Amino acid sequence: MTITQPLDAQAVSASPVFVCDGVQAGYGKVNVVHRFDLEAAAGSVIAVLGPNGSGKTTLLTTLAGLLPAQAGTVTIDGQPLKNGRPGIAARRGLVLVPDDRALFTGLTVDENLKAARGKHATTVDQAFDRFPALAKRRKINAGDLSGGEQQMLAVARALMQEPRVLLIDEMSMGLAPVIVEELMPMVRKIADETGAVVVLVEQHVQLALEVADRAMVLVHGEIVLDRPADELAKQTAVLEAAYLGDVESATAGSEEKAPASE
Ligand SMILES: Nc1ncnc2c1ncn2[C@@H]1O[C@H](COP(=O)(O)OP(=O)(O)OP(=O)(O)O)[C@@H](O)[C@H]1O
Repeated sequence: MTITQPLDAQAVSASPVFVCDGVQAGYGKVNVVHRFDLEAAAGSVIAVLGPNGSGKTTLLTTLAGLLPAQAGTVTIDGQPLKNGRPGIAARRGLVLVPDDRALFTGLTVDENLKAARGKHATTVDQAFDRFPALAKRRKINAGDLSGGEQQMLAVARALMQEPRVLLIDEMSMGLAPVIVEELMPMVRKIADETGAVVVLVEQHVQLALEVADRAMVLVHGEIVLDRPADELAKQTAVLEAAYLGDVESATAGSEEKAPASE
């Protein structure tokens, strides 16, 4: 006997959690991101890569509602968000970890986590179960933590809000590569265990590709590459061409494989 899933159950499991449709972003009349489209399923990690100044932070800030979109819609679980309303976006489960981490540096680790909890069910002890290194530092002021610990706290604090969509802007900012290597698998784990969609802006390209499902490369406000991350990880020349703005070579060279040592 063949047991088939009911049609509506299939539709639910297949429907994307996070959809961006024709999003344009910028400042006043200046357009920075010309168009951003995304459909992301629960538990997926999307790496948004690209050279300095290509518009990555502008994009994340806009998706979080902190900067009103110039055009387009952002939808969570089928419901469009109100443009430029970060509080509503946060209540709908969209949480941004900004590149400056925005911690309360004069408050302890404990206090930072409690302040983020709001009415959510997640407890501070659950946060410490996930990040045991922070548990040992719970009475220390956030400002006195190491850079890696601060980043861990920024992510732990975001998770207190039980995100459906977690936007992480340059987790590696100011951190030694060895610390970034330790932190990056945490991103994969969060997506797998919580089912959140994670959109990760990152300069450590290869490390980001190791944990991402899909990678998008933003150059001068345009997505010039959009591929499975494991595929792009093997295409270093394509990636380099895209970063240099040579979109034609990037697209033409998509079959090239990276050296085995990569
Ligand atoms: N507040 C602002 N007002 C006007 N223009 C801005 C503002 N912030 C950023 N820009 C401009 O928007 C463009 C994209 O900047 P953005 O910070 O989004 O790029 P990025 O890809 O995140 O760069 P990086 O990797 O260096 O952080 C740049 O030309 C920048 O000068």
